[in-house]
Amino acid sequence: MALDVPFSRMNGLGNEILVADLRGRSDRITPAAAVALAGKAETHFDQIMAIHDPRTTGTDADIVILNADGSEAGACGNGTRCVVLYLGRQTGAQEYLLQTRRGILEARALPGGLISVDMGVPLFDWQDIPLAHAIDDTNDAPVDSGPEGAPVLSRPALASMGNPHAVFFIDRGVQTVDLARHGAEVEHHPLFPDRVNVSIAQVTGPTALTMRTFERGVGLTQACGSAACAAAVLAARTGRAGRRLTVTVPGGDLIVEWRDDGHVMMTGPAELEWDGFLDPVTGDHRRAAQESAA
Ligand SMILES: N[C@H](CCC[C@H](N)C(=O)O)C(=O)O
Repeated sequence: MALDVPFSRMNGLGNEILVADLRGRSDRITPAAAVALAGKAETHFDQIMAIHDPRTTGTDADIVILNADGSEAGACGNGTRCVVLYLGRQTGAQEYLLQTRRGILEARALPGGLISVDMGVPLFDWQDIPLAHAIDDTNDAPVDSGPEGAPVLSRPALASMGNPHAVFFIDRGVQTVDLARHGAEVEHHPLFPDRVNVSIAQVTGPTALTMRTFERGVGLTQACGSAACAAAVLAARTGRAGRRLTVTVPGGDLIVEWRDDGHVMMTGPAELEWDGFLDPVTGDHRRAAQESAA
């Protein structure tokens, strides 16, 4: 097998992304290759964004998203901004239509370097998140983590951004809660047949929220764009904040706006680290001879 798939190591607010370019070929990155790449220090990643030839006329590319454990994700906000940066280096274009499992997303490079993605319309029905069964109120789900009778995290609000999210709103302790432990527990709670991305969030003002995320299929990450969207939308939906928020995650800030037409716009940076080539079957890789400047 050959190391013939070009890829770029990028990040979106520290969310570690490999953008792999499989256009013009019919194969895919195997789950085994993803796990192998995730296991090496140099290519350790949270998500691979695999770019394939467009499936729909008028779109620029079809994107397959893989988590570090080789599972597939329906949405990745930070990775989508990285795809725009990747394509923009080649085409110079500012606007893209990218097809994902979640649907066709409109993304745009803004003057000044930030990238904005239309993350679509959030879903709140239990079947859409999805949940194993109906519950009374997806804003107040019967899910706890921690000691019986004195849970550390209790009753999250739920949404799908094309992938499932549970957001625990807490008054303090975003930086101190043991999210590695509680996130792993909630990720596998029986209410979530497809598992769930787990966030803790504190609303710090009518236009500001600070949060951390334990990602399904990955673990703790520096940033999770779709979780930031879910938290912002759920903060507005539960009357905790307005519809345009600065969302602070460990890696930095995202701007999230839940527009009146229901679409969620997410704006933030994307950064190039270096370029290379990978084998989509084994996950072997090498860096390109000429290291790119970020
Ligand atoms: N980091 C991504 C989300 C990945 C979600 C993934 N862990 C899943 O749903 O399985 C983001 O920026 O939106």
